[in-house]
Amino acid sequence: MEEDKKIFEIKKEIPKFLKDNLDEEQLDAVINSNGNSLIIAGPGSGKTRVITYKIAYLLSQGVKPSEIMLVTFTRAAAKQMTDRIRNVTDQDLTGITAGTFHHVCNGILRRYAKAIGYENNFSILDSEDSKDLLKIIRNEYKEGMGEDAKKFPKESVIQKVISYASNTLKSIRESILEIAPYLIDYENDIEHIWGNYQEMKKNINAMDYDDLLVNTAHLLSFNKKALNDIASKYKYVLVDEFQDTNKIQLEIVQAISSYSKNLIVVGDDSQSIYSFRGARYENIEEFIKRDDTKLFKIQTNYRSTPNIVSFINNMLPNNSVEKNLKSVRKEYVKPNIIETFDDLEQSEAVIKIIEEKIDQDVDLNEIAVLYRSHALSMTLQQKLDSQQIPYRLLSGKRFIETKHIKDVLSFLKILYNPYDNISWNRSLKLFSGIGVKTATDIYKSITSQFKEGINMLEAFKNSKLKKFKEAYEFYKKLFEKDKNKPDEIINFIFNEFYKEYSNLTFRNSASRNMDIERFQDISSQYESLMKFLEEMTLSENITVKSAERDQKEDQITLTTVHGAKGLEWKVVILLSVNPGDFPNGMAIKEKKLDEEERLFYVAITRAKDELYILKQITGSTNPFMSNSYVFVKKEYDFIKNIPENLVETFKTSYKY
Ligand SMILES: Nc1ncnc2c1ncn2[C@@H]1O[C@H](COP(=O)(O)OP(=O)(O)OP(=O)(O)O)[C@@H](O)[C@H]1O
Repeated sequence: MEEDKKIFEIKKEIPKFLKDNLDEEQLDAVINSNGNSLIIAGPGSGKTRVITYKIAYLLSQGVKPSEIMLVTFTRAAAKQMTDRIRNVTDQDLTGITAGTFHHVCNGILRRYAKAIGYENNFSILDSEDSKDLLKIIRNEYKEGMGEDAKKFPKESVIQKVISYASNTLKSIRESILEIAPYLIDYENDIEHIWGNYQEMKKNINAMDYDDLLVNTAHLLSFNKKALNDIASKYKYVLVDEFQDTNKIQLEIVQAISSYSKNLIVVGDDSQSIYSFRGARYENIEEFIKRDDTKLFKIQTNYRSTPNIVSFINNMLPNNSVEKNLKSVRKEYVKPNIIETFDDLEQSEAVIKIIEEKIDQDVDLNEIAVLYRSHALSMTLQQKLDSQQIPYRLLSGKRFIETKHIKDVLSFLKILYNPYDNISWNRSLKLFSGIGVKTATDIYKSITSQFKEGINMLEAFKNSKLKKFKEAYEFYKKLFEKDKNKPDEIINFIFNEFYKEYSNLTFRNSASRNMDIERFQDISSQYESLMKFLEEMTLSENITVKSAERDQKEDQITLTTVHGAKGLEWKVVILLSVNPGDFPNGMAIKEKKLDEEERLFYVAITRAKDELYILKQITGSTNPFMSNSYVFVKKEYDFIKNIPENLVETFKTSYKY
């Protein structure tokens, strides 16, 4: 009763644009969230809408765009939300801070880099660059170890451990114990390598992705002026997808909202799926437990049919905040469970479903196949190829991680930060006759001269670079280019050198060359090299698609469940829900089922109209995990726990 009255009272004074567009729970969250507020948004309940209208409401109350910070999980989400706010309010949003944690932190560090021992033009190492740097350090470190060196952990594993430590603020020891206990004998070595890696990054004036977060948190904790400037600027800090934030991200937003005390976070605890990256499920739990937190729930599901919503309500993961979703749609069909004999039969069944949907005129873009790990989709991919059903893989390599784009980027990066040794090495090695050793010599000789104040041309002349005529002439001209015209620089790199290199090196050079031309096009929208490089290093693949992939428009989507986060399709087909496959074998072995349940929840909540869940009689392909046989109990089988009345169950032998 109390609650009803409260909502009614609010309604009387609320602007029409809110009343017209929000349901009661959404409205309550938009109007009454302030101070520490947590908005638990069930799947498909309009999280985006609530954030959009919350900001529109703040603006209507006189809050300026520059006083608002919105942190989202992807760059695309930030753009989508700001576009919608602009539509709703018709207001100029200049000055608003909206982006991912990495963007926001990058913005802060560009202003205060000096305070933490960096120059403002620091470069950002993407995860491949950071791995390359770790490789150099690791190889130097293990020199002279003799036989032991062979068993030394690879740079990619070292990278995982130190990244986990950075994001969780845990020690190397704790991190090893949590994610790679078999490395415990290397604790001291990894600690050393970490130290060297930190030092090296400072020397070359570069930060990796984790540094953007760690250095920001560090800056805000010790530099009173920076904290004062930043925290006094923002009246409201809003965080989307709060369930997937980690400890350091929480510290950052707490610091930034420490003056205004308005920290509004939105998320769904049941969809927290990134613990392997350090995301902390406990961030939500702890937020709820605070005395001053206001809790809101939005529970009307606008996405799925009532049949699917009943199923979703029944599959709420363990330890979730209580929720009861209501559907606003008409009854349709129940979710289907399809039992096939093996993987091959599963693929045949999936093809049949897809063909049936094509006959019913369902758009291919409205069909998605989801799975726990990529390997589970291999047989299906072959079948789709043979049936010529077009598909796209969501979680492929990012455009900017492809070799040709990285090559071109390496030239741009040294132009921006001449101390970036990873990019020097990469670009120099593209010229014939230059190998790792020569590239390292050239880098060392050139940069040591820079440090003494010798100018670029002299430094080039006094180094081994002079011996390689083509390279020497090329770099000389490159360094004369106008840094405010990234497109002209790319044009120069491509036409003077890379086109020929590409034609001689790649079988599919035509499509790669098209990528580079497109890359040049994109760069023409940026007024400086700095802005362009930042955007390229910090964006996800969504904004820039590769030419090859763009050609096919109408395709079904294949993706891991992680890649499906936040997306929706009319028809969702979930593969291999067998204990060992999904839930994943390691999770069963370590009895960490909670996150698997949340992943399953994410998967089933992507479906709008139809949901197909497949399992095989032959079960998981591999019951042996790390040399032990894993006894699969009923409680590990998601399907065995589904109430019969909520689904239709078929066996391929008589259905298909
Ligand atoms: N009040 C409303 N009235 C009508 N439609 C709504 C309302 N609120 C949200 N929707 C619609 O519901 C759909 C789902 O919303 P949205 O994509 O924001 O979900 P979400 O909460 O982000 O879901 P998830 O967390 O599962 O990805 C959208 O198509 C949105 O337009």
